[in-house]
Amino acid sequence: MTGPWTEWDHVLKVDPDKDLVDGETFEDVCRTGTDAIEIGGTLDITTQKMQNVVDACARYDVPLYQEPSNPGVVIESEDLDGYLVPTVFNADSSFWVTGAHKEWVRIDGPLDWDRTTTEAYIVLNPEASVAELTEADTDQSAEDVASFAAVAEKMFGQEIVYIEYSGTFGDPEKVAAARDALEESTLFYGGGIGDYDSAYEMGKHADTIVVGDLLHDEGVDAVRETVEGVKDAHAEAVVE
Ligand SMILES: CC(C)=CCC/C(C)=C/CC/C(C)=C/CC/C(C)=C/COP(=O)(O)OP(=O)(O)O
Ligand SMILES: O=P(O)(O)OC[C@@H](O)CO
Ligand SMILES: [Mg+2]
Repeated sequence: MTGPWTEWDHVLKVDPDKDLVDGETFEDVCRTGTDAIEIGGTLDITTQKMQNVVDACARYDVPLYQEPSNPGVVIESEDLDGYLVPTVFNADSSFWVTGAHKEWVRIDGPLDWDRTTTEAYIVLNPEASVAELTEADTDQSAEDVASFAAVAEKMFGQEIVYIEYSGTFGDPEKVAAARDALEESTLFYGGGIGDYDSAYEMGKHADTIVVGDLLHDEGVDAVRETVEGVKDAHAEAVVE
């Protein structure tokens, strides 16, 4: 389990369907100090919108990953470092666990396997588009979340386990429970991170925090604060 994400403290998720704050550019976005940019969203994504973001970020040296929400939006580009493909462990239908993936391989396979990695999502905010789309069972205790995390790592060999609260700040106890259940996988946390303190708080439990809407709502200075928050949390954890 040696993907570059093992070194990431912070990922910035750019939604190709949403605008940047007035006056900000993708150069600014690439210079926030984030460790990687993931390009993806649940709703209204097209290949053209994806391509626009990849083109705008390609010349800067931050790693770029596509996070496709369905096989139809995948773009092939040398400018991408790879593909981080969700699989939703608590989805209602197996379509969101393996079915969409099977269709992708059937239509476009064989894939660029060396650059393709799955993210084992545990979706916990019932209000999020991703929860509605996948009809995720978000009623999960800390013990349930820990057990899903263990299944993802130990039974399914997932390199990335992703606690997803998209749109709202989650329960740190559940993130900590997932952390305790994992030995090798990288734990991503995403949802409602909006400032230094929230990044610091989840940074105490997660290996990597993912920041999304803040970029589109508040802009790059606010994102930079979240980079500082998680890096400080991780620096202190090493000392302890
Ligand atoms: C097989 C392929 C290529 C794709 C399928 C991938 C799967 C299982 C997708 C289902 C989950 C999903 C739609 C993930 C997309 C990433 C994500 C969670 C984005 C954030 O979504 P929201 O914040 O809920 O949506 P909006 O911000 O667009 O409202
Ligand atoms: O947009 P936010 O709430 O920051 O969530 C980030 C990410 O986990 C969404 O997939
Ligand atoms: Mg969102």
